[in-house]
Amino acid sequence: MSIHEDDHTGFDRPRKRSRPRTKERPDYSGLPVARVVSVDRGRYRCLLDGSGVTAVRGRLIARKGIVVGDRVRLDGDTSGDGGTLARIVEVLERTTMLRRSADDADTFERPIVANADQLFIVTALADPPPRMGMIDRILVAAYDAGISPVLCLTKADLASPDELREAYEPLGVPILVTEPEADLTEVVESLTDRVTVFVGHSGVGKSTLVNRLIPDAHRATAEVSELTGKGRHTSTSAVAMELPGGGWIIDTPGVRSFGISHVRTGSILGAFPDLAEYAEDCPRGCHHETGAIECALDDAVADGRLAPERLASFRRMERAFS
Ligand SMILES: Nc1nc2c(ncn2[C@@H]2O[C@H](COP(=O)(O)OP(=O)(O)OP(=O)(O)O)[C@@H](O)[C@H]2O)c(=O)[nH]1
Ligand SMILES: [Zn+2]
Repeated sequence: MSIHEDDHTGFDRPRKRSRPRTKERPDYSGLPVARVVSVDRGRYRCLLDGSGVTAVRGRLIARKGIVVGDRVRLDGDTSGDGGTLARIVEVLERTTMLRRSADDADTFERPIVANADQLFIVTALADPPPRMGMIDRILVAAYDAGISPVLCLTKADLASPDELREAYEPLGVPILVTEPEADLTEVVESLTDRVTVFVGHSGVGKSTLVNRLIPDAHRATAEVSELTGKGRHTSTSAVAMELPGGGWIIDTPGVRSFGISHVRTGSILGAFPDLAEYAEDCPRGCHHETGAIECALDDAVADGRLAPERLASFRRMERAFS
């Protein structure tokens, strides 16, 4: 008899659970939106939209992990006054997520920046010398994430950009060249009203450039270190800074390598719309590598529809991670 009753309750339970839960979920849509500008050990520094200056520290109560660039809704005290802490209750849907692994042996992917729409690959023309392998890998990460890459070449006073221009023009990557006295109009134009993540090897002159673009960037990063109590060690994670003329720079710490073990074959073809169109005629499962049997990309080059340098560049990208 009791067994029968148990059965009955067993039947009842799923029905109770399947009741719509939407009513239980609070409605956060009226809460203010902020951008996460720095992250340190569970504390998030956020800038409220429209306020321009209000800095808020938030404690995460949403379940998802949060990275710099995330757009979040804040509840509680958003005054930013000393000692106050708002609560991050929701992470808004991301438009992009840039990831890297420490190296290719490390299959753990680390999300580094959310919602960037442009990636500056900051590369010195000398001191340290440019490494095309590294540029290629950062490009692949950008293509995979759906973020438009720009090659930003620094220290043009030390060496010529010609060789790199030749290597990257076929990819259609915009190239900007700077040196200490260079006019930055073109750089500023490219950054205005966009969210641009800066990635580069350490020592390439990333901070020098950021400080020229945002005269009080030093102060911004100093404030961050003050909050995190880490003294001058500000370069341990990404920091987002608003540009005076509109837009954001998200500066990331200098890296020695850029792992892309998370990128899968075929994932970057979408960034090459011209090739993607021809590739529709490829045999099923074609990876379009050099020597691939009946690859339609080779046909497109053979009958002059596609420039050979363009295909060679695409294949170099594919080889960077496969
Ligand atoms: N000749 C020359 N030197 C530069 C230029 N830009 C920066 N430097 C120098 O290069 C060195 C490194 O510059 P930083 O701006 O600190 O480089 P970084 O990329 O921020 O380096 P990390 O902090 O390690 O990420 C400094 O001594 C700068 O003065 C340039 O255009 N030409
Ligand atoms: Zn193919």
